[in-house]
Order: sequence, then C-alpha cells, then structure tokens
Amino acid sequence: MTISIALTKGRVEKQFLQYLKSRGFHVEPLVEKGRKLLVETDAFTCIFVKGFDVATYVEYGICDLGIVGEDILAETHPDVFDLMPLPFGKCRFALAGKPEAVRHQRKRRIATKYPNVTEQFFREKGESVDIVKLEGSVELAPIVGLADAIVDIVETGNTLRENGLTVIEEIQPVTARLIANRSALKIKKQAIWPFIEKLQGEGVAK
Ligand SMILES: Nc1ncnc2c1ncn2[C@@H]1O[C@H](COP(=O)(O)OP(=O)(O)OP(=O)(O)O)[C@@H](O)[C@H]1O
Ligand SMILES: O=P(O)(O)OC[C@H]1O[C@H](OP(=O)(O)OP(=O)(O)O)[C@H](O)[C@@H]1O
Repeated sequence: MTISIALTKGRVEKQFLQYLKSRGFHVEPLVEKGRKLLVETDAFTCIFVKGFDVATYVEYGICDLGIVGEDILAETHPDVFDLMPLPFGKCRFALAGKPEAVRHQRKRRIATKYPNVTEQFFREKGESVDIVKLEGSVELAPIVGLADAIVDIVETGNTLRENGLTVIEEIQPVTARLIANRSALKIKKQAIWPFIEKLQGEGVAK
C-alpha cells in the first residue's frame, strides 16, 4: 500500500527533504525532480504544491499526509488530522509596523496574507480594523501607505529590519506540521504508522 504526501513547495520542501534524509529515507528522486510535480520514491508518492493547497489535497483524500505550515492551518482550519509538529519551518506571527507610527482615532488598516488570523487577533483585543489581503511582500504596505501595520510571519526579522519596520506585538509561534486525511489514517494505518515512526526517529517527541 503506497502512501501519498502533499509537500509545500519552497523552503518547507527543502527542509523536509533534509529531514527525510536524516531519518534514512532515499530522497534522490525528490531532489532531482526538476519541474515534475508528482514523484514516486521507494517509500511514498509525493506531490509538490503551494502551502494553501496542501491541506486541500489532504482534506479531499487525494493525499494521505501533508507537510504544511501551522500558519496555513491557523488561517484555513481544514478538516484534517493534525498529527505532529516537525522540527523546521519555525517562525512566528507578529503584528509589525513603523516604529514611529502614531495611533489615530480612525480604524487602523492592516495588510496581511492571513485575514482570518488577523481578524481573530484583533477581535480578541476588542479592536475593529480594516483588513487588506495581499499575496506577498506584505512589508511594503506600511512603507508606501497602503496600511498602518501588517500581520505576517517573522523568522530572523531581516525583512522587517531592512524595510524599517519593527514587531509591535507577537501573536503566536508557527512551525511546519504533519497532517493526515482522517479516513486514510484508519484505512491505511498499517502503512502510515510505521512511516510516521520512521519519520519521528529516535529522540523525537511523540
Ligand atoms: N521566513 C520564514 N521562516 C520560516 N518559515 C517560513 C517563512 N516564511 C514562510 N514560512 C513557512 O513556509 C511556508 C511556505 O511559505 P511561502 O508560501 O511563502 O513559500 P516559499 O517557501 O517562500 O516559496 P515560494 O514563495 O517560492 O513558493 C509558509 O506557509 C510558512 O509555514
Ligand atoms: O523574518 P525573516 O527571516 O525575514 O522572514 C520573514 C519573511 O519570510 C516570508 O516571506 P517570503 O520569503 O515567503 O516572501 P513573500 O513576502 O512573498 O511571502 C514572510 O512573509 C516574511 O516576509
């Protein structure tokens, strides 16, 4: 029984392949995939998709497992089983803006790739804001006056610093996570659990 995995393309992909290698998996077909979007290894079939699509492929049962950032799970709340954190993709959600920003009486405008996370964050603070959805380069918005502040991922803080912005408030930590299709976890348990155990390896918290 073959396991299928939806993997987030980009930096998560690179870190996951390194992690797989450290756990004794053969990653050559994945490393040498070129522009192929579906690759088979001796242990599983892997598809390479954008983070927001990983949960969709897993929720619809096209893939048994997914490797996806917690940022995306927090934003979309897909109907999948959240199996465990993975030791990479570590960053955090933060509210950030210009250090000298003054508070006006009007509603603040917040730019973000994560409107639901932003909405929930400000709802819990009791502040009503206008949210502007962007697809990337979010740090630009306060510089050019599109927004008063942003809600985005911060890792090293370099992008904020180089654009003259600072963290105003930390929101929540984010890490890559292993998710599973709910039925696959039952139907394919004899294939999936040994795979997860090998993935966890020794000394990794279960
Ligand atoms: N600076 C970061 N540090 C650590 N993890 C990050 C960072 N930025 C994003 N991530 C994680 O990586 C996931 C994918 O990020 P994103 O969609 O920006 O793709 P990418 O890795 O930049 O690749 P690309 O934009 O080239 O497709 C995010 O959902 C998040 O979990
Ligand atoms: O704190 P840092 O280490 O600088 O990392 C944070 C940056 O990384 C991500 O951007 P990404 O590179 O994915 O580009 P994007 O703006 O197109 O999303 C995120 O959106 C921040 O911009």
